[in-house]
Amino acid sequence: MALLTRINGPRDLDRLAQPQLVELAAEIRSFLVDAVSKTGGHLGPNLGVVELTIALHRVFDSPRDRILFDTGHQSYVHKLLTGRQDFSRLKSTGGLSGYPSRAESAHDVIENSHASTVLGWADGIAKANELLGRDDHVVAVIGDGALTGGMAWEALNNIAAAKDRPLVVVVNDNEWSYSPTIGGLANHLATLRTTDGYEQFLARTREVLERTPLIGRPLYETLHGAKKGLKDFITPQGMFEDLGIKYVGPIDGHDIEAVESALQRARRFHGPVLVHCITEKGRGYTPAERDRIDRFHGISPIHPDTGLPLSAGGADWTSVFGDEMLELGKERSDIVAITAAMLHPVGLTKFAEAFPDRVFDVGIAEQHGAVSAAGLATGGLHPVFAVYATFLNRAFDQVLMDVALHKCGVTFVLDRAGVTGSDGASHNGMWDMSILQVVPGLRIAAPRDADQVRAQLREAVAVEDAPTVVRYSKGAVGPAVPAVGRIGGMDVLREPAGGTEQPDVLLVSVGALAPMCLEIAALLDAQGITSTVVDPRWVKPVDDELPGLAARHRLVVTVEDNGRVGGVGSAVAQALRDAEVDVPLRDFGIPPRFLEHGSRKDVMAAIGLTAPDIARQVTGVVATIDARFSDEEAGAVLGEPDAG
Ligand SMILES: Cc1ncc(C[n+]2csc(CCOP(=O)(O)OP(=O)(O)O)c2C)c(N)n1
Ligand SMILES: CC(=O)[C@@H](O)[C@H](O)COP(=O)(O)O
Ligand SMILES: [Mg+2]
Repeated sequence: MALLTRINGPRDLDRLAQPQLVELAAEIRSFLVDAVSKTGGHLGPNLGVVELTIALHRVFDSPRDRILFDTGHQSYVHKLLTGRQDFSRLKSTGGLSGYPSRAESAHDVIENSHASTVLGWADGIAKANELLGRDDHVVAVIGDGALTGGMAWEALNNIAAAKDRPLVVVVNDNEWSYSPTIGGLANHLATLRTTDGYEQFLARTREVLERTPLIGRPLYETLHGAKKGLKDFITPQGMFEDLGIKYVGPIDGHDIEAVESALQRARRFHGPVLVHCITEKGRGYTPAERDRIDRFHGISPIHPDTGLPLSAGGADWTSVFGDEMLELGKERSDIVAITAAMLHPVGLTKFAEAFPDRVFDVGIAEQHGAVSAAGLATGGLHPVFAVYATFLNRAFDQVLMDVALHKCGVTFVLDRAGVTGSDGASHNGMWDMSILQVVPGLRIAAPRDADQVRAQLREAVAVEDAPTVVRYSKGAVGPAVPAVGRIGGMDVLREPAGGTEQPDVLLVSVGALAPMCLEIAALLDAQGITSTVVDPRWVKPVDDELPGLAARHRLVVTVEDNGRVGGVGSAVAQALRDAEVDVPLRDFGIPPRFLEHGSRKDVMAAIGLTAPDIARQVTGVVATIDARFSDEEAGAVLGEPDAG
């Protein structure tokens, strides 16, 4: 790592000659494989942007010039070149974030890991530069996958409108999202790729001619005229040029000199320009290059020599869903699946293999996915849209105004619900059970174990006149939690010790936190506090029997892996008020703040969503109720205070 360790900031790159830059790229690749194989992370995407990122930081002067990354999962090389080379605790508590982080560096701008936003950011910053008279550059790096997101095109529409506002868009085209990138755009990019090498030839020629005295310039002008004609002739009339955005490319994104040359041209261009770089996801690491699933998009720790995972993944929530979807697909030909560029991560692999015509990958386009689902339902099918909980946020209006308003039988399966942790604030699935509370007619299921995933998925797809939601956590599925009784639609998971007539606490356990809630009940028992534990299964609407059950307890406690604000706890409190049940309620959930990255366990502990923390707080509340109760009792003995 002779060269990499000498890079403490981007300007240290200026003193390296091209051969040294190639050597540096090799050092960075071996650093990434060595480091990320230990910690896990986005190895494939970052191996694909090594030369591109080096060139970006040589041509532009970050942080004065803003270099922005879409989604941000491909910013490891950027971090290495901007003074952050300790990857030992990448994505872990106290270690480097797996995405840009303003707290880490002035070179970082966008922390949001939701795709397709970078061009909007660039549009805004470029407008600010123009209005404030700054001649700083704005460079937005966007992947071919992120370019399938509608927001990217909303931004391009605005960017193209300002012919004289400098803005550089770099398309990192590796033909892959999580899966191969889909759609008309992918086809267009592929068409543009066919002029591979043409642009580089011209760029090199121009560089030589511009340095050639006397005949160079006129010859360049002639060639330039020919180039335009030649390019229009051999390349399709690119839609970017039609939009009014100058197109430069396709460029070999692994040829530092070629990328630098293209970026220098873009830097000098006084208006919006798009540099189309062809890269290879997983470049330089054979196991990633050979991976036909997702080119090592996001990996758990692996053996660096073989690329094989260090730990064999057990049964996880995703595979339970995927297996049941396959069975449902066999039983019902009307069931179809939708994914937003994440076929494998959301567990639809088997369904897609069995029913290739009944799976629709819409690209990173959750909003379109939801509206298309309304269309599919209206057309007589039952779509199951499998998506990470956090990514459904951006399709809220479509769920509300297209799916729910029209009473469409669409099932949304939300994977990675609750605290996910290591992917930082924007990846936690902590908003779905709050924002979806306000959708009329929509029903939400929060299965507590594998059996309930299967059962509740079946219940959900049986609903044909309203949207249904099934949401579950990331990773290994918890232990089976059997019911010991049933009240209304709610499963009783634990009766109060001693069969007390009026137990102290009604503990409402939501989804995957059932094992934690049973632990809380045991801890309360040790304090002499009796409790009933129920799993409502369907948390929206609140079960009709819940207020009556609450009335038979002294305190209601709800525990959910969702934001506290507007979550299940709030809904239960409202149901008690509506039923005029005057029993105190304490709701436990994720606090309304953006959570620092770290393991799920660390983050849950940091926000107090653990059995000991909750048991301790509940014990305190019960003690307060007891104290108030004994005061009232005392009041009864001492008689009412004199009216006067
Ligand atoms: C709104 C949204 N949906 C889904 C994802 C999940 N996701 C993370 S990276 C990725 C693929 C991005 O592909 P591309 O932009 O081509 O970048 P590459 O990984 O190829 O460098 C997806 C779908 C996301 N981050 N944001
Ligand atoms: C960047 C992105 O959105 C995902 O790649 C993220 O890493 C979460 O994915 P997993 O939860 O599947 O690891
Ligand atoms: Mg890509």
